[in-house]
Amino acid sequence: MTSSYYAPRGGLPPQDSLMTGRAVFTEAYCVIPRGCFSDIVTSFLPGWRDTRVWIIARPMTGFAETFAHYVMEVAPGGGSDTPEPDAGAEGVLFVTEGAGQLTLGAQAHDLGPGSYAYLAPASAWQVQNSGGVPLRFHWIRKLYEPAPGIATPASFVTRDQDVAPVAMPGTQGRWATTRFVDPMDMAHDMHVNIVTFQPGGVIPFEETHVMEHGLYVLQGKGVYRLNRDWVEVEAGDYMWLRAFCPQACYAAGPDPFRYLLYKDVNRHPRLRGPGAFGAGSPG
Ligand SMILES: NC(=O)N[C@H](N)C(=O)O
Repeated sequence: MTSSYYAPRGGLPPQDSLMTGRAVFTEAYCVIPRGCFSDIVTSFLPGWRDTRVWIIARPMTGFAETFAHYVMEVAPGGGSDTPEPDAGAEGVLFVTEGAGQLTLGAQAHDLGPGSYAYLAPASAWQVQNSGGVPLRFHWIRKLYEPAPGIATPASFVTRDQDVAPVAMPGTQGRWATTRFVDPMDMAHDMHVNIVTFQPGGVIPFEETHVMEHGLYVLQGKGVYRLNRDWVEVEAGDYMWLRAFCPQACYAAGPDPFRYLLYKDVNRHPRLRGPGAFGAGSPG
């Protein structure tokens, strides 16, 4: 498979340009177009050397949001020996550009475009840029929710290129999902998949469900239904969808329309009120 993963490059918008028009923040969703990935909205992180980050999703309102999504840019020689500050957090890394090395326990893994790592809570991992150009990757973090009688999942490393997408029935392969974990594996409480639409592919109904989403467009173009609106999106754009935000889309060719999709799965919703998690505390 040819690698085509759009990665933001930063820079500053020219002073004579009006970078307006496509960024949207509503009660149900947010769109961060690729033009918003400028130098002036980056952060640095404790424990990371020569690294900057665009944080494009984060929990905001108590129980309501479950995850954070970072776009990481690690300069040559940069990286981290202490990347994850929270022992309860699990993570997924997805590499879009450059070369790196991930050390997971005692094992080293080479990283390149398409590399995917699931990092279990409390796992010992480090990552370094081992090449001469920036290493760019997505880092999705979530507090793992243990479930009684179910073991915590193990960390693993794979590649987009090595996992066969599964076609949605009845779509002639125009809508397929690359699943990096077995959907029936109850140990996992989040899925980070890649959804691929060939030209002509559609989600033909408004999916409206309890799962939250973060969608980063890796390749191509599409038109997305988000709540009451139709929004044009292309490679490098990000969409954040709250639980129950209605969603549908069609691919707008000529290339495949592909996105990295976060979704929380396989757990009870947290209940509020007396007796729930210590009299309604966020827990
Ligand atoms: N917007 C989406 O791609 N949603 C997926 N069908 C999903 O919820 O898995």
